Amino acid sequence: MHPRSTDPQTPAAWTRATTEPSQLGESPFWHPDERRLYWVDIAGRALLRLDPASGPVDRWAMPTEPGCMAPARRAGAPDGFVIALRAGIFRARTWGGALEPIADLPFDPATQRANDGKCDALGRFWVGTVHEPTEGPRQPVGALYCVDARGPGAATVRKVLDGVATANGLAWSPDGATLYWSDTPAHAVRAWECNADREPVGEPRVLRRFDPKPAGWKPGQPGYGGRPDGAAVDAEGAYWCALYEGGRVQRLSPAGEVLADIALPVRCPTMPCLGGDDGRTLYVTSAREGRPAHELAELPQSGCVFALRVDVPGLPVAWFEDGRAAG
Ligand SMILES: O=C1O[C@H](CS(=O)(=O)O)[C@@H](O)[C@H](O)[C@H]1O
Repeated sequence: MHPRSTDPQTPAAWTRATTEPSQLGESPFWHPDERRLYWVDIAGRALLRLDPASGPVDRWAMPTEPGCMAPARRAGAPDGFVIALRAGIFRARTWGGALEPIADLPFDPATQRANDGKCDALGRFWVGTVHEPTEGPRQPVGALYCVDARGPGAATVRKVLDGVATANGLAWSPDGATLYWSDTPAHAVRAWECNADREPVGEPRVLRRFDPKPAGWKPGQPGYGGRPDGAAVDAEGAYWCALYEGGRVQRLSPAGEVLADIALPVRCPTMPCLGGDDGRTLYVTSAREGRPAHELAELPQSGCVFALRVDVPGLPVAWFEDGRAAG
């Protein structure tokens, strides 16, 4: 299946990669050495992994909500994972092993948590946050933090961007010259030019703005295309974007044109990644948490992970480089 269609009604040949749904699946990545798909269940407070060749899903319960995770290396050798939990960054040397706190995130975990994030090609872990107010709508108090442990000393945390309610859609162009980042409720993905250190500089451009909900719209009614959630960039520099509550993913050119618009059998896809041995399997996580009962009855696979063969491979997963002196 090599989808190029921009017809959102095009039924794609998705296969369901998992039968057990997550409450809020996010942060998928393909581990090239283990040949496994990893992802998190934020609301389900767990990390999950799947060997597509054999089938069973392994689940590792977390003490608080995991927003995102990435594979880690030490001295160039695979060394477990880096994990952003509600308000802190942890290292795990093995699946199911001890969680070593390596840095706090500087906000009140009672009203904010780690959300979408991934590593850059230089080995740093970038983590965006989401506002979770005790009442009222989310406010633009979220930010994007860069966690750096490449040196021998303690890991450092630096706020790089801010002003979002739901940080999402983090990805870089293949050459690292562009950083993409979205604020889901703002219905827009923005793009920053980066310096040689892959740091965003100056004011962003809008990669794509998505239509907001029509006045009076209710879930399940036609007329709403969704809002930008997680994302991945492929080897041609195209930006795959999950459209939460839009029931689809779009493949956007670096100029923001729609190259593909592919419907899924769920309303709330959350994040794509490209994996498989040839990098040409598009995996998409999804959500069921907080969805209306009629939607879950109509779309019972909500929360599952889906797979689709595509013709442009993804970029290799970026690793967290841990240069700290061994504890
Ligand atoms: O990434 C996320 O996005 C979803 C979508 S939305 O912000 O509600 O529109 C959000 O529910 C979820 O909590 C967050 O992790």
